Amino acid sequence: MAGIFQRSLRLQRALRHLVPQSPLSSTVTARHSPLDLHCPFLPSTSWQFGICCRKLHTGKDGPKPSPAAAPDRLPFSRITQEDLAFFRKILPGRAVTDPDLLESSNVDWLKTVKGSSELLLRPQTTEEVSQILKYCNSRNLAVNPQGGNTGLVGGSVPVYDEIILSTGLMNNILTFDSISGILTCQAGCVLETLSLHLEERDYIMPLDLGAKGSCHIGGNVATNAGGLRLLRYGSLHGTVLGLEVVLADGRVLDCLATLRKDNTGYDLKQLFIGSEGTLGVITAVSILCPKKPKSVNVVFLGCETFEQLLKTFQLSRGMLGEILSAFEFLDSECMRLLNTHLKLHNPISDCPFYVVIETSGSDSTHDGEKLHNFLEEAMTSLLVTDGTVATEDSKIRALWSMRERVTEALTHDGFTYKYDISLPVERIYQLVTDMREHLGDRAKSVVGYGHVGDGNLHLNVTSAAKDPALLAAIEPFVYEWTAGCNGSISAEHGLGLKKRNYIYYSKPSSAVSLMGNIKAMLDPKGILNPYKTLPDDLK
Ligand SMILES: O=C(O)CC[C@@H](O)C(=O)O
Ligand SMILES: [Zn+2]
Repeated sequence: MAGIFQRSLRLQRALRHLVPQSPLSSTVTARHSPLDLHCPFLPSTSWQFGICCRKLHTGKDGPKPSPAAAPDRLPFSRITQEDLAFFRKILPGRAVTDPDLLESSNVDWLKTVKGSSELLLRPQTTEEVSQILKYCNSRNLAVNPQGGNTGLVGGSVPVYDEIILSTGLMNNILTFDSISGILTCQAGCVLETLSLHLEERDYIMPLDLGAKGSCHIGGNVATNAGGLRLLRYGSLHGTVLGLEVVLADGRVLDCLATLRKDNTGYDLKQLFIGSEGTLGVITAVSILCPKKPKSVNVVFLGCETFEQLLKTFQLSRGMLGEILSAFEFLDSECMRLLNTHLKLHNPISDCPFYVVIETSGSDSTHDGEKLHNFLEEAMTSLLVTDGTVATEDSKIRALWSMRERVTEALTHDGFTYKYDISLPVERIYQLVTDMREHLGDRAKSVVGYGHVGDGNLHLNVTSAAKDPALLAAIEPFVYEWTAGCNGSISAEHGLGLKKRNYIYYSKPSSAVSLMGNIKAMLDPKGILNPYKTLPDDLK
């Protein structure tokens, strides 16, 4: 208790100096990984039942999901010299065949999936994308649309020799309406570039994520990326107002509306948000952006138990209300990895759990008072045991990096098995505890972090090297556990190549088969991002 008191003195001191007045800052975190290449596909696992203490699930009501394994190559055409001549003609200097240049586009950011594409196409306009797809469709050539290649489920790279269609040169900001805050841009704009553009105009992007320095807005939309601000600004299904999409046969679907309201029939753009490049190639996006907050504060708190952390969340919702813009957590294992691998130091004393809370408002005095009252209440109710407050840019950035760089720290810890789970918020850490107990000393680390405000847990398990026995112990345990709570096996990263066959844990077979019908209607030859999102039994 004395320790708690001493530690909370730091927080009390911080509260006295709470001078809320700091512009929102952004951190450049270009992703890079030193890991060696690993075999693209996870090995077959045997089914292990009976360890989970909850009701066993083998998928909602569909077939028993098959373990993640290499899909068979589908009978697409191989690229011929004539094909190359066509692409070189329509994209002078932008049809890349040099293997050295293709290397980084063939491998995913985690370096766990590696394709063998021999052609990278770099269109600049929607018309060029349309010509490419029309041709590929007629020739039965498979295409892998690619944005910033920061995905975590193997969705953004070819599995075999699919042609890579990069949106990297489609990076023009088209319009920005400073009255309504609606931005329209090409799909290849880097998220951080858009954020900086908007900040100069007193607005911000409604989404923010660790990969902002390299991810593309088109990829964000195609994967329905969630990120750190979803709690406040909602998902892309709400903020994206319009999309321009090129369909598999080259037809351009112009749904690039900039209207807040439009009830003229089906809202077709929603189909492409989260479709992971399997239904069409997104070429332009219009998105509703919030006003830049005038006052931003970030606090970093320590909690002794996850229950106290949840109560802190509840308290923050009540006391901070509309100014709460993020409520994120990491556990002490994450802190250990941040310290060991990235030499980032814990800004407070050691605790089992850490919370990053951000407030964004329009009045620094009002926000400061609210935050002060909230923190005082959290301390006197003994919900938090230590903490620090940041009001200046550099400290705000430093505190955020404790949360944003966990993924990077994990890449230095060995081979990482990654899970991105949606659960009722009160259950999210139980899965980490149960996984630790279940795996015993078989794993190197089992860490939990994520978006408490969205009920989204990032559960990561590391081992010194790729370990099929460990994988067999993790899966299907993790999926059964999740299905037992009616959770989702992919909260925000998508299904890509790695999770596609586990879809039945989170969707009934009727829904999966309807997805198959939609795919067949929009891409009858299945040329767009084959091997991704849809389970193998639909192919
Ligand atoms: O690496 C992960 O598992 C999570 C990445 C990202 O979604 C995050 O929230 O930091
Ligand atoms: Zn996340």
